[in-house]
Amino acid sequence: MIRARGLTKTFHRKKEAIHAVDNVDIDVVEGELVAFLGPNGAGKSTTMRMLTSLLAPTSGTATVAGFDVVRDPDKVRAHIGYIGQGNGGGYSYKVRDELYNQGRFYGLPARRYRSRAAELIEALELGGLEKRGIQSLSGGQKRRLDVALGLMHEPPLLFLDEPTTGLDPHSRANLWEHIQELRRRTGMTIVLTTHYLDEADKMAERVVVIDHGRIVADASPGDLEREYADDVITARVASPAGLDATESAGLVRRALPPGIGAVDTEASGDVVTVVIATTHGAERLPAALEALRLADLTVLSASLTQASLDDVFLNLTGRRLREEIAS
Ligand SMILES: Nc1ncnc2c1ncn2[C@@H]1O[C@H](COP(=O)(O)OP(=O)(O)OP(=O)(O)O)[C@@H](O)[C@H]1O
Repeated sequence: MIRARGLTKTFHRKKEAIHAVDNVDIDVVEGELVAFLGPNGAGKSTTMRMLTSLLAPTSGTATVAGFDVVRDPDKVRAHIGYIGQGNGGGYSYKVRDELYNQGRFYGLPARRYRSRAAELIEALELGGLEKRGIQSLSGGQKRRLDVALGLMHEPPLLFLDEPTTGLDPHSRANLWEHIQELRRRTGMTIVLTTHYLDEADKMAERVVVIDHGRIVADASPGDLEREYADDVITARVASPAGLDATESAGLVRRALPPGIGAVDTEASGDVVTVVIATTHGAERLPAALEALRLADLTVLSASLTQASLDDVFLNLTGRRLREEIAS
């Protein structure tokens, strides 16, 4: 569905060159759901805009749905749906009219665009809103209409640029249910950008981590977490022998069975942390707690922090994605 090689975009603002996308290679096969994850300004939208033929690459090549984005932009556009960051609907139009307009725009005959609009109104739960002006819809309803507009011509490949940004958690979950359902029914390929870590983690089969215009990792969320992040067991303990932190950590380290995969054990005050180089921390938790007991420490409370894509991003870039987004 997508094959990009050396895709590069450099913007020039005043005398400054902005390397928005820098030598990116991407392959997406039919039926995949791929998320581009990265902080603001990482180059996600620019990559997507080149793949959708909206922006000419400075260098490099890309074929999308079998067509070259530079030589055959019309064919690319006929085979993709693109839902950009802003709401696409004309604000003064009514919901159904806007869907019809989109159908006309793609050259569908009247009978086809009417039935397609009816299908999408049902699939995206827009029933009852057909005659409403777009400006009166809620954020979640507008976003569902955007998805419907992007799907009017039944494209096999859908691009979604931050589909859920600005939506409340309920509307986000609702939109995702609809996208997943459409995907189950049609086998559509989906490429999306997001900076919601939980969304990429739960929804995407593949996460392409982008930073400073470059791909820094490309794998399933589980594989990324296994390779680039650790689970951490944290326990608050009481030590009857009144041992100091260094001694406690040493005793725990010696008591941990080798198979537990602990890469670091530290104690500070009454807290012991055991870093496990795996995403199987939950299964290793009982053995870790047993090691604390053997070290003559009484466990008062214990918790497990599982590896996340935020840890993956930290280990790959030295920065936390959450903080990048907040700033
Ligand atoms: N038309 C433009 N002219 C100049 N610079 C641009 C233009 N479009 C994007 N940029 C710059 O290119 C870089 C990448 O921007 P891009 O929008 O692709 O990032 P992003 O990862 O999609 O960010 P966000 O999550 O905020 O949408 C940024 O530094 C941005 O300021």
